[in-house]
Amino acid sequence: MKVFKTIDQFRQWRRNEFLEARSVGFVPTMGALHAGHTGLIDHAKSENDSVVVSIFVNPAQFAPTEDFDSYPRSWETDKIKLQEKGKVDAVLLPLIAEMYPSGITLDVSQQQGTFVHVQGLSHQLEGKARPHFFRGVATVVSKLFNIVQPETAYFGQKDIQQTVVLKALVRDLLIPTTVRVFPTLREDDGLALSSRNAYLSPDQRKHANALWRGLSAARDVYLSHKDSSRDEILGAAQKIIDEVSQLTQCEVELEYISMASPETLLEVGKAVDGTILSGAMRIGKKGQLVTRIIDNLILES
Ligand SMILES: Nc1ncnc2c1ncn2[C@@H]1O[C@H](COP(=O)(O)OP(=O)(O)OP(=O)(O)O)[C@@H](O)[C@H]1O
Ligand SMILES: CC(C)(CO)[C@@H](O)C(=O)[O-]
Ligand code: BAL
Repeated sequence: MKVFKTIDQFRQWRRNEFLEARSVGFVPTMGALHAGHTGLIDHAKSENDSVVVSIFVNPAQFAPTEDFDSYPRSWETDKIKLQEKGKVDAVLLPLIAEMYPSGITLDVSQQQGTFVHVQGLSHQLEGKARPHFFRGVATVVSKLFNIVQPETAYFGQKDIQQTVVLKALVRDLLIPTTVRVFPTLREDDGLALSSRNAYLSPDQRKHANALWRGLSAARDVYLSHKDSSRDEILGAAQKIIDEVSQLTQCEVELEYISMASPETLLEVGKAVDGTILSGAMRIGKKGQLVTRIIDNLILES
């Protein structure tokens, strides 16, 4: 497993892969690796000759009020996990200064240089809660795709809006990379694996699956009566999260719950197969560490 800290050295390796006609599958990450990430690596290895993983905590997708400084960084353990996995050919660990030659600040109004904005898909859902977020993701993924030039890139359904934004990005910018999306890996109680789960206290962890339980209850309403109203479907999710928030001292708060079109990510009045149910939940006392949990499912009968 080769580890590259400069773009130039990575590009020399990549050139050789082109010369030898070896296909490259790419798994972009922010590190603090878990089975969700290594599952994507398995898919990449089964579909390509070589696998590249990037680890880069991207400042442009964090607001000044968010957790850029405290985001878990664990390269030594990540390296061991990747080596033990034995399926990764190259790891890219780029420096912020190389990724953002014009410099980068978290304050969007002070930023200089070139940014990529996927209009129409970035303002709703997660984009409403994090208005800077998809601009930061689209920008860094464009840069990473320019560096890695993968045939195929692998993403998790857990960040479903990100996958819709990135599919539009490669289509609109004519980037010759296929975006592949794989299901969310979960803990036994349904909580989606996520690097930020490390922030949860043992008590918070006990209640952290409330969003998933809520989404699952909403799906059950749809499956039992296909013509259920939007209020009936989303009300079932809301009810579970309200119950949990009343029974715990941890402060659990639903941020949003959505029933949206998979193409436009805009809210719909009527659910059909393919409709996305998604939500975000905050857990933690105000003024202390508050963890956002996001999750989703796609309705299917
Ligand atoms: N539970 C999961 N199942 C499948 N894929 C996942 C899961 N969690 C993350 N991924 C995917 O791994 C890739 C890298 O994600 P990232 O490094 O941000 O990890 P994360 O666990 O989502 O972190 P965070 O806690 O910041 O949301 C993304 O494509 C993401 O969707
Ligand atoms: C795609 C990504 C690596 C871009 O920083 C990040 O948003 C993530 O880990 O999902
Ligand atoms: N997986 C999403 C990365 C983020 O929340 O910044």
